[in-house]
Amino acid sequence: MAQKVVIALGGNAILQPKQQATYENQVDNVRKCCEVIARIVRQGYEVIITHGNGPQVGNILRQQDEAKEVVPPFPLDVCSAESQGFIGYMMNQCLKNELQKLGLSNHVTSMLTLTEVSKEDPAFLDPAKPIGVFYSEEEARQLAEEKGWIVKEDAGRGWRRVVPSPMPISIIGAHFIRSLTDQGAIVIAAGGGGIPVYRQADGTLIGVEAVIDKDRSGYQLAQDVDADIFMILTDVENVYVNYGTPQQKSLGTISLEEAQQYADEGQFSAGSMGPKMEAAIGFAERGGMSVICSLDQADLALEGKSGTRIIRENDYYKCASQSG
Ligand SMILES: Nc1ncnc2c1ncn2[C@@H]1O[C@H](COP(=O)(O)OP(=O)(O)O)[C@@H](O)[C@H]1O
Ligand SMILES: NC(=O)OP(=O)(O)O
Repeated sequence: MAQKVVIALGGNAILQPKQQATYENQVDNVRKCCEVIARIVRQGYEVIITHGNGPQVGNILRQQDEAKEVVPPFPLDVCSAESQGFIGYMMNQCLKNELQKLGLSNHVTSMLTLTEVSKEDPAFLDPAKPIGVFYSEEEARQLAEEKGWIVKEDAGRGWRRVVPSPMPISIIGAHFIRSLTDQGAIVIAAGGGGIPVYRQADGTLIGVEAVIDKDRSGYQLAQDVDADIFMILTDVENVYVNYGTPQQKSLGTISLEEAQQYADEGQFSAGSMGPKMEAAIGFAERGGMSVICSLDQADLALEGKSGTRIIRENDYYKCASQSG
């Protein structure tokens, strides 16, 4: 039976920090992502795709702010929906084209997805999710003063605006994603973590201003669709310990225990590698395999030739003994 893989793509893979945020640049990056994903489909995996939206939702919010004198601005959850729509469109089109080049005709569908969060989540009091472009510390502090933003340093790469990022409780409609996959479709879902909504006592859903971390929602999605592999594609080849220091060491296949030990030591930055490792460890704990690797090496990582793979101890020894 085909293995089911949930692939989570970083928003930075769609728009790299130093690139201009044109549509052309983003669609070109998405096309490159889809080339790799099409190769994974050709390997025989059932594929579900989710993606980030940090750079994109930040830019949409900024567009709203700059044009507020002429067009009333929309709230952040609506900006999140816009980013999910436009990234989902780019991916859908590019993936169909890349599959066709390989002679594959799987149906591709982008599902506008809502993700339930709790209104009481403490993350609303401590904004931590970086969005939009990078600034120098001076520019960021000035924007914070002028616009009332909260800004933070982002993993040594510069300063960014931060917004609340509550934990996902459930991906609404996940069972439909699963059944579409069972019918052979490739589903793009819960982009940007999904549009954050909370449920009122009477069951109605209300949008809330936040951006959900796509690694956390990707983990939730991977569980909900009963995936075998949860794969996080980003802009580094591996997860490292002592990252950015002369002692930096890349991690290949590691056991759950080793991964947890490094996380406990604080090796992975909040807002970047931290949530990825938290999600990867969570998925491996439930018996699946988690992979964190660079976008262009995703197909190699599935073969165990690249990236960081986290597996449960029993599976780890089985793997080690098989490889001699
Ligand atoms: N221990 C680590 N190992 C590897 N990368 C790390 C580590 N800690 C922080 N990072 C940073 O995490 C970044 C990836 O996270 P992020 O920018 O949130 O990615 P994405 O947008 O692809 O989800 C890398 O570019 C790297 O700078
Ligand atoms: N929503 C989200 O996690 O986006 P990034 O992957 O771009 O940070």
